[in-house]
Amino acid sequence: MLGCGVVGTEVVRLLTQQADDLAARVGAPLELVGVAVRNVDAPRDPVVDRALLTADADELVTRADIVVELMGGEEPARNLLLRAIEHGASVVTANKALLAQDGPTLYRAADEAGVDVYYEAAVAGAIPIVRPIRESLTGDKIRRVLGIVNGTTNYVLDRMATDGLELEDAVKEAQGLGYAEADPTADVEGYDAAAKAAILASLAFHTRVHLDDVYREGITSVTASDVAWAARTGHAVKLLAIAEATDDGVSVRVHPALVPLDHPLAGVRGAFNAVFVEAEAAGELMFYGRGAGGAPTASAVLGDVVSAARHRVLGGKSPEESTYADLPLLPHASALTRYQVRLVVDDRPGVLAQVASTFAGQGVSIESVRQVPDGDRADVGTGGSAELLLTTHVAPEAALASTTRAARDLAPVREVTSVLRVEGV
Ligand SMILES: NC(=O)C1=CN([C@@H]2O[C@H](COP(=O)(O)OP(=O)(O)OC[C@H]3O[C@@H](n4cnc5c(N)ncnc54)[C@H](O)[C@@H]3O)[C@@H](O)[C@H]2O)C=CC1
Ligand SMILES: N[C@@H](CC=O)C(=O)O
Ligand code: NA
Repeated sequence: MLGCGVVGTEVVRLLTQQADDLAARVGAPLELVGVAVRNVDAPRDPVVDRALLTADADELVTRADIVVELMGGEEPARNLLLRAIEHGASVVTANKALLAQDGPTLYRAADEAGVDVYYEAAVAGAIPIVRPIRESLTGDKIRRVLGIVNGTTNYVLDRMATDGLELEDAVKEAQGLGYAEADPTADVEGYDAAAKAAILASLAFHTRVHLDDVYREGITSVTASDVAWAARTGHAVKLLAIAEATDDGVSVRVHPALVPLDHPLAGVRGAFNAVFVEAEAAGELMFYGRGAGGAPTASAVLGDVVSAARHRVLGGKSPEESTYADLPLLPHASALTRYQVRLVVDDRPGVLAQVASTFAGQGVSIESVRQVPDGDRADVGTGGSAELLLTTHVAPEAALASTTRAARDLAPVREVTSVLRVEGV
């Protein structure tokens, strides 16, 4: 095993506690031959036998049948996994950052060496989603994947909505609970969700999707007022990972969005994750569970270890990377979505018509407009201003973005308070 932090410690615990059951399931005992750590003398959970610790990861990967990487980060994880594969080991990793950057190098090396690469823990922690897409749904055609795949940001948004917490305070709590990445910016800015979206899209659409192909916005621009407003208009704010295949190609994006409260994703609370899959024959499927935390993630890691170990005993191999469809990747500007826009405007005749004609001028159709008499801003409703809440019909991102810019430039528009996409309608 490489790395022994939040997840690694729980993997060791489960390997030890469930040794007999695991041996029965594999058909041979699983023996932990070593754990590579940065500092063998650092104080750690007594579950890890001191004699197994080594600082020499390069050497350790040459003497195992299965190498489990739980260090995170691109290097040295990448080189250690390649070295393990070269020495004939199967590999199990939870490292979505590495897979979204350079997964294909690992997959190719593993195919050449005839060994397994498993990574169930890399997407949505404990939730079985990689195996279902890679194996169970491989006879179907997936059209869309819509997911809450980052536990930290879901926890943060939930704490903001239910307890009025500030973003920074909620992030600290998520770190303390073992949900956040080593650098929580990866969670908050959407990089972690984007990596998972790239992995899901690659699997779902049999097309190679790199982290750089994913449009990404994090949750730092979401305000307490956005969250409160969402609730008033019957929505929850969620950081969504969306991967869609249309006739033109594949669109993959991560951004905060308003989700109607009657959509199953709106009810996903705390650090829980959920992935909603729409497939041609199967219809709608939802995978729900703990997407972060030591023990839940260790459950997914152990499932992969058992699969790889069974192959050692009985023969067989994990599925190879499937990229035969090679669909074009669409620019974000062409993605279709709806916006909910809040504006503070001069409260006088003709202003609403002016705003509406700006939207019409950009080809964006307005679904509803509400004037908000009880806005939460002390200045609104006084001094001749009013707050408007506009919801658009579906339009391409490019048109929605240019409409919002044009509205901002209108003389009677004092402020565009918030622009949020609406998904899951
Ligand atoms: N914590 C979570 O909820 C989840 C984590 N993951 C992934 O699992 C992996 C591990 O995550 P955590 O356990 O949370 O991180 P962590 O930061 O708690 O543990 C990583 C451990 O690896 C060690 N390490 C890092 N570089 C090393 C090196 N060069 N040599 C030896 N040891 C090294 C660190 O000292 C640390 O103890 C990451 O890839 C993460 O993205 C995936 C799903 C959920
Ligand atoms: N930091 C991640 C951990 C799991 O991948 C998250 O918050 O979901
Ligand atoms: Na998973």
